Amino acid sequence: MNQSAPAVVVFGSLHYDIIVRGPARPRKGETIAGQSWQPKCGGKGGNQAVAVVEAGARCVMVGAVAADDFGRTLLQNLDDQGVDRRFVRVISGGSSGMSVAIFDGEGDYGAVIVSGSNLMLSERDVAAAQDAFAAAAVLVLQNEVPDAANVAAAQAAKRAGARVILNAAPGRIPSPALAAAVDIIVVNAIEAELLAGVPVVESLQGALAAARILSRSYPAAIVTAGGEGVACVTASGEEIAIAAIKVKLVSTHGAGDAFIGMLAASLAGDDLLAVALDKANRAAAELVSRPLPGAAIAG
Ligand SMILES: OC[C@H]1O[C@H](O)[C@H](O)[C@@H]1O
Repeated sequence: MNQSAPAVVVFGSLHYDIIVRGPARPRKGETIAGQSWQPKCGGKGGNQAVAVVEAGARCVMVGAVAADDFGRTLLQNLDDQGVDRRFVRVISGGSSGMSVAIFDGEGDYGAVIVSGSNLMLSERDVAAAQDAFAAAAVLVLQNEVPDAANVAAAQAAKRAGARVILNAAPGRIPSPALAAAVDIIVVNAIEAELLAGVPVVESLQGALAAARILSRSYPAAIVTAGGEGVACVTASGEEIAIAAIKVKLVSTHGAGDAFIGMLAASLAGDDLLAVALDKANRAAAELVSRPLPGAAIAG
């Protein structure tokens, strides 16, 4: 890979994921027997960084892990996947971020994250990664780190002339300073409801309606609608709706991250937004049709 090519910088979360598969997600007060569990390196930031590299672009990750076993595994994984992790800070004390996802029998899941060292990311990490921001074509942010850290990263990227993508996941309304620095906001239907302030139906039309509302506040708004597709509306009035590619669903875990990684890589390569969206839609379809990396441990 051309090391002098403009890079995608992913600023954000790294989690050690535990994936549990059961016949269904437990209801309140219910205990059910699962079929398997599986450890995996993740965090929306980590997944997006790997997806950028898989899409063929150069990626620099800026994040934080603790000096613990999870942290060491997360760093090793970034190395193995070809992500430049010189600017991932190792914090002595505390714990690395982690997440537990519980799958139902259909390939869908619900998850809880415990952020740990991700919450230590700050302006200081942005300053330390100045060289990465200066060479960035695209910056990718998520909501698994403090908003103030995202503001510092977004402003540094803007100064360097980079485009800023905010994946507002988990749902959190961006501060005015962050919103002002975002070029493209990407949300799913649940997050769109929070940001748009209206109910959002998970359909292509529902996504389009939500994207229209969000485009009043952002230069471009992308709303993903799970297995239905994706809609994008720009502040200048361009509207793009792409139906999802129908595939056999294996696992939705990280589908949004695969979408964003490809979107960022494509835009960094100077593709038009419509082209980048089409590629991202295909990357998400490919991701949901394959098993998660690593081995599952049967119960
Ligand atoms: O989008 C999936 C990711 O969300 C959570 O951050 C998990 O860590 C997981 O890897």
